[in-house]
Amino acid sequence: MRTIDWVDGAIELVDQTLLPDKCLVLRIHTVHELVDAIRRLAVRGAPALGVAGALGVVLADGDPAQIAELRSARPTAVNLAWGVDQAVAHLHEGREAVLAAALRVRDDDIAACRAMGERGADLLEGDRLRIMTVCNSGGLAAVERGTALGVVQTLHERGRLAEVLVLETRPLLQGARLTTWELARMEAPHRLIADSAGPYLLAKGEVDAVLIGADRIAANGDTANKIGSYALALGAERAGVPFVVVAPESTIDSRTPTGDHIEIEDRGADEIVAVRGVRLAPEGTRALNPAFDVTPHDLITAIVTERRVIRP
Ligand SMILES: CSC[C@H]1O[C@H](OP(=O)(O)O)[C@H](O)[C@@H]1O
Repeated sequence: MRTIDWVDGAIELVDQTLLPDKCLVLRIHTVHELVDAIRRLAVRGAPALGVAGALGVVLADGDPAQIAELRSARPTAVNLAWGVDQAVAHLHEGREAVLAAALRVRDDDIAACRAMGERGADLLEGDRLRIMTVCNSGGLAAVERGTALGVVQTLHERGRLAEVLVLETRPLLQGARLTTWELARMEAPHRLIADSAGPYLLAKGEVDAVLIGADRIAANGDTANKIGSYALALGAERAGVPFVVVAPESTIDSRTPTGDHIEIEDRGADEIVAVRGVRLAPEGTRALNPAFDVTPHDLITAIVTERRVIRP
């Protein structure tokens, strides 16, 4: 199953807001529809956003305003802007050249995720590994297989996976809804945990490695990823557990010097005070909702890409 693709002249993507209850494929014909899908996380995850950005330029038909709106639909994952730029670079050659460039972004992502899975599995030592992860970094965050969860899938295929401990990942529950759905489909053993249980289980010696994706990696190795990643990095460091970031080269942003320079998306109070429209907090409760945090490079054991292992 591909999370996002170009089919018969339109973008097709799985509407992830409906998972795990319903697997519905949307056909996207305009930039407006695509921007809406990105902003409500129907399509999400840095590599998938890169492919969405590139394919979206085909729908824009060269309109600079639409391209600008697409490029800035979500600020933290560098891949969105990077994907748009990969396609925009061919605008002067005409629509077919733009589409060919966008399809290369798609195909390169498929190859990169498979390569990251192999490289990450080769890096980790041990035959019955207990892996902890936050958010969703599987095929739903890419075109196929994914990044950190792609390593988990390769470990499972090699018979080296004991279990995955999945943080539910408040507030949008990408772990509880998406990662569990993907792990069940690959028949990988897993248990769901509350976000705040992560550091405790690390301290208890229940985890052999933490694997996470990334939305933007600064030039010095500081890494932005889903909120909750930093807490896991602190817990992993104290517990002496490897903390490994898995991301394609396109997520490394050499123009952003450090994590302090990464824009962290603020997704507003509604996602915090309610879940799927059911209010949790008293009416009028104010909230803070940073969608990502930044893990300093000195808390990261290694960054695995499709081409290399980087030790910050
Ligand atoms: C494989 S990168 C996926 C990355 O994106 C997620 O954020 P969101 O669900 O808001 O797009 C999260 O940070 C994942 O690690």
